[in-house]
Amino acid sequence: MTVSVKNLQFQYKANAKPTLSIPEWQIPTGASVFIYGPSGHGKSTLLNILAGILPCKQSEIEMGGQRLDKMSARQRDRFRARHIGYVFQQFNLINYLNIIDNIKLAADVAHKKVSRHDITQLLTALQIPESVWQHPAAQLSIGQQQRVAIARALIKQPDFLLVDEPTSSLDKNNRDAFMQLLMRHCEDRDVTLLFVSHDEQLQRFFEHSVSLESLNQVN
Ligand SMILES: Nc1ncnc2c1ncn2[C@@H]1O[C@H](COP(=O)(O)OP(=O)(O)OP(=O)(O)O)[C@@H](O)[C@H]1O
Repeated sequence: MTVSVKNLQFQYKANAKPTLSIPEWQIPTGASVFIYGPSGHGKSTLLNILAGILPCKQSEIEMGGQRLDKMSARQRDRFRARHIGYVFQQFNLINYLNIIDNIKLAADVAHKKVSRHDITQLLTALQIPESVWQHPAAQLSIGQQQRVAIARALIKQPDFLLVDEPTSSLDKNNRDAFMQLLMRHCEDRDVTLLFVSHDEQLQRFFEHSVSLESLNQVN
């Protein structure tokens, strides 16, 4: 899915200083893009806009030929459910549901029919040990929860995957293995990937990388 943005302007409150101002920016279909920048500079805000969670009516945001800025909140929710995978910084797993049910729920919400085999195949590919599949999400290690959050976003076969800094709590070896896994999965399925982090070292995994400060005209 190609994503293109024109005159993106966003502020949390009227008359407040804008958080984001991006004149023009495009992500080609299947590209992997890394955006880095310090804490508080608007990375999560940008992802929330592109996911259609935060409305951004004064901008032109086109995704796969459809204008996100012209959609109602309900249309954006439906569009997100069908086309966008979002891995949140805090994972947003349902703590009391087990891993398989967490993933199944994500597929149900997106109206994607998936079998137990589809789920276990993905869990295996993401190296989530079978011994924890029936455990409630809250009982997993942070690294395992990160993988489950990715599995939950991928199960609905999104066209566009947004990932908010999920590797910050992994050690270097685990982080590198996780990144390779994620990149391979996206490449194999032609998923457009936008990944944000404050950790510039992750740049090397991506085809394109850009600092938010150079993209965003608000300083
Ligand atoms: N709901 C909100 N209402 C008002 N201001 C907000 C809200 N959410 C974020 N902000 C402000 O917008 C700015 C950008 O925040 P954002 O969370 O997008 O930054 P970030 O780059 O993702 O930071 P981090 O790396 O710490 O997650 C910050 O100044 C923040 O305080």
